[in-house]
Amino acid sequence: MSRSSEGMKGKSGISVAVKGGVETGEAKARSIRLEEVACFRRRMGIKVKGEEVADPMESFSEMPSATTSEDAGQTRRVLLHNVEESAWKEPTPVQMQAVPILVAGRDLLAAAPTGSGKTAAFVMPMILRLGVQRADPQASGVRGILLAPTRELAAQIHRDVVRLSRGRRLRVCLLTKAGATKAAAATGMDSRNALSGYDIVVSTPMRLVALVRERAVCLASVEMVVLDEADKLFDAGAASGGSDKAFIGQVDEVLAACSHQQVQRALFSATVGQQVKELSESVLRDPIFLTVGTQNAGAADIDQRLVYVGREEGKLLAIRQLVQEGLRPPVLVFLQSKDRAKALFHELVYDGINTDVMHASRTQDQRDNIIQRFRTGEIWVLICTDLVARGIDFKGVNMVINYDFPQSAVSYIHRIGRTGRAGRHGVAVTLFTESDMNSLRSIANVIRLSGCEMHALGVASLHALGAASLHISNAASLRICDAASLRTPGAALLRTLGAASVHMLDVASLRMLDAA
Ligand SMILES: Nc1ncnc2c1ncn2[C@@H]1O[C@H](COP(=O)(O)OP(=O)(O)OP(=O)(O)O)[C@@H](O)[C@H]1O
Repeated sequence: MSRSSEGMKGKSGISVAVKGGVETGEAKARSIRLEEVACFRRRMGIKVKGEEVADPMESFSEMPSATTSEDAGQTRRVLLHNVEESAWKEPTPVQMQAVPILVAGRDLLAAAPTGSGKTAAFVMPMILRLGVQRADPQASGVRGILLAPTRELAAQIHRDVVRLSRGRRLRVCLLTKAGATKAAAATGMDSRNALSGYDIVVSTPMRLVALVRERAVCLASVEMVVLDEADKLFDAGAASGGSDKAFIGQVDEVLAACSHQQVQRALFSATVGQQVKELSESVLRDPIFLTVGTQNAGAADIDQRLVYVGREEGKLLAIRQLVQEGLRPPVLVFLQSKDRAKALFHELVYDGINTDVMHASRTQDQRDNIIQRFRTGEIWVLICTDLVARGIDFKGVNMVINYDFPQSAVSYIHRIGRTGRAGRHGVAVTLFTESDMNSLRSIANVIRLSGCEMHALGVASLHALGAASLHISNAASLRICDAASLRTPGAALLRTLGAASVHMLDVASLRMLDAA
């Protein structure tokens, strides 16, 4: 039995805890505080697992300092000023909980939906912790490392670090091929200390591991390492272009090179599977596990739609119909390979659509240029491969179209996560053909987990999204207006989706679906 159950009446008549016969009002206050914190976490969809987890901050004004020193206080004030400049009114749930945990120096595995502000959730504590003088003022070398799977994402994180640390003397480096050479030149150091002029380095694993292997950098002074898109970085199959090893091998080498006894590690992603959880046990020390919202679901602000297009030819038809109905740019269209992306690009250019195509074979300059033009609204429809499926924050993407069916639920979550970010509403349309039927169930599960109504639409019903459609819900009923029209593949489709209920609002659209 717990001590508090041995309570007695306090002066006010309220039961209070006793310890060795002495009334402990603090214990009561503590248990009230714990209950308030638990209640707040429930409200925000925050779940934590681990010992002695710091309380969440309910507002930016509760942001903790790394230490009580004047220096740390000044860093906090500068950061709060920069947050204010960003016009962020309150922290997002992942920021509320991750920031105090990381500022307290704890290792962390955090899973939170796409577009929920994870970048600032690790950038802010890194600034708070490293934006103060070193314990040993004589010491030098890199103090913080941020790893991301693509150069585009690393560049985006770098921009956020620079923006949020403005006004504090933190030297931040984006490690590019040219950047590595420049870093060495700028510091005037010999090649063994190419990055020692920097406090924080943002990089892909490949770029950094190349310097580690050449013994061009020493990472022994690193105090904090963050892996963004950690599941991708831990993926034994995924390698970055042209490298000889999967990400996981490169990450392993970087982590081994960060040999500081007290190095703090944090892993973030929108999709955290069992494999990452297991690996994190060996990488993190006494970690805290943080989850926001429903694990491995799509972000709540995305309206997710499945569109059955019959065969391959139906895809172009469907996208042209969407265009005719009036697409609201910016729109991202995902395809499985660069050849397919190029082919669609030529079709859409022919249709007079303001579009461009992004894939790994484009030069770095072209990639930068396309991203810039898409960000500024010059390109309305960006056709792309999974290269930009993860992490990239294009503001205000109204629609994501999965022209090719994603190869996994994880890929689906990240692709559609390019819309519906930071509380904005977005639409994700996924086209599928008969040959995608086998993979359909896993995506349907994500849609269900996301709490979305599931609409499976035939081509004809695109005219009136939602109205002339099949509406599938979890109810254990089957209502069919015209049983004769439920022929295969319509029936097979419903079975594949695991639909327990069918409301046929427009029989004609179902016929179309069967015929497509
Ligand atoms: N507290 C906040 N209030 C409002 N907007 C915010 C806040 N924090 C971050 N944002 C904005 O939210 C958007 C999404 O943030 P971010 O890119 O960090 O998402 P993410 O969780 O890393 O997504 P993904 O999983 O796709 O990488 C960005 O435009 C960012 O500027």
